[in-house]
Amino acid sequence: MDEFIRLRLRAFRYAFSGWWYVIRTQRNAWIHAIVSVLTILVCIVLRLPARDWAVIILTIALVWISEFLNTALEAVVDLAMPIHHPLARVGKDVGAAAVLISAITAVLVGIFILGPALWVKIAPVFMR
Ligand SMILES: Nc1ncnc2c1ncn2[C@@H]1O[C@H](COP(=O)(O)OP(=O)(O)OP(=O)(O)O)[C@@H](O)[C@H]1O
Repeated sequence: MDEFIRLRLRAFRYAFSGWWYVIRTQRNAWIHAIVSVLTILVCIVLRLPARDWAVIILTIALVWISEFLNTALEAVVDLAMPIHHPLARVGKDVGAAAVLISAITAVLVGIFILGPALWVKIAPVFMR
């Protein structure tokens, strides 16, 4: 049992070290981190219902996961093909496209879920 817990803790350490690598090396990750924290703060202020929270959390996770996979892909491509190669370009461009799609999705989810709730809070200020 001790061995099981030790191995699980080690797996967590590896995962957090991967997360830290992404934060240290990817400029996008800083934008994801700031937007994730701001979005969660806005959700708290707006007292969103549980289902909206679930969608927002899934969307934040989608953006982080695509950034993680893209960074992993970039590392593997650089390892396998340090010189320029058309297939290396395809691998990196497709990974970048996954990050772009997840970011566009996150903006749309933000508009659809946070937009109306924010408007209800902000509209009275303009109606005065
Ligand atoms: N080995 C390679 N062979 C061919 N094209 C490559 C190669 N490495 C990079 N590229 C091209 O250059 C682009 C940028 O690659 P790079 O490794 O600099 O990623 P990046 O855009 O800096 O990623 P990030 O900013 O997220 O770290 C790729 O999307 C790809 O089109």
